[in-house]
Amino acid sequence: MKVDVDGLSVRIAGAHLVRDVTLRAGSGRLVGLVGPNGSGKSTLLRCVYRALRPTAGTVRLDGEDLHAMAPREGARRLAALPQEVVTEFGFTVAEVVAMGRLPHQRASARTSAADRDHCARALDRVGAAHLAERAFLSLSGGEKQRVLIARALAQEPKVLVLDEPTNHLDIAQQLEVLTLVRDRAAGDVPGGMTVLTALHDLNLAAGYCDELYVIARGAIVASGAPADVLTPQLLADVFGVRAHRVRHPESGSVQLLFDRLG
Ligand SMILES: Nc1ncnc2c1ncn2[C@@H]1O[C@H](COP(=O)(O)OP(=O)(O)OP(=O)(O)O)[C@@H](O)[C@H]1O
Repeated sequence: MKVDVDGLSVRIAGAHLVRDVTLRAGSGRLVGLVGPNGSGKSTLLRCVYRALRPTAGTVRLDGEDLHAMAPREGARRLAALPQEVVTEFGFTVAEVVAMGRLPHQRASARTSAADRDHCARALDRVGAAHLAERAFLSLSGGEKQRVLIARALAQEPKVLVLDEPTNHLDIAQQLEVLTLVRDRAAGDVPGGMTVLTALHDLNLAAGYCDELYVIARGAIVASGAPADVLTPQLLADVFGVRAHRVRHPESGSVQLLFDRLG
């Protein structure tokens, strides 16, 4: 499913947090959003997963205006992992993941065996099957993050929006989660899944994303293949660091070594 963001702007209390953003994520692509702290990544993503209504502009999924869709209809197509989730008080892990099935159930329906199967597989995919009966709030930060990814996968979305999915994860889990997301985008589920993700780690962004959008002070300042976008000049201008580019000896992807500027 294709995601088209056009002319999207957000103004809150006179501050222009997102400025006229246009962004395309083709079907089955893994698209990264990178930018310094406070540059507008979360605000932009919140508009895409409908936690925030933009002041101007549209978000379309295969041409259909997402903000005009009924909530349940939107939730069947798009799942999100926000940066902060605080509402799962008092639920077990299995119950939190089962929430991902709600958009697929009729209002009066109970969780079916097929739903439970989806949830079990999603938990298994993130290596968290053993946590199913634990209280969500008793989990470590990394365990919580994996469970919330499982909930998003259980939703069987065509579009997945992730805000810093590697937060709280150790390095092995970071690679695991991004590999899982990339495999899904590449189509190990029927029709594939389009992924839009904010990432702070530029080396993960370079290694995993098909395309990158760079945001600074609310506006997109560069986009394209990671190797074309992550130039020393851009990294100095936008992130204020001196960057040396090297090639990963196995994958050939661009990787960066950083120093302070000046
Ligand atoms: N509701 C709000 N009212 C006023 N300012 C806001 C509001 N929400 C966000 N901002 C401001 O908008 C700017 C962009 O915030 P946003 O969270 O989108 O940045 P970000 O790129 O995701 O940052 P980080 O990398 O630190 O998570 C920040 O300066 C933030 O303080």
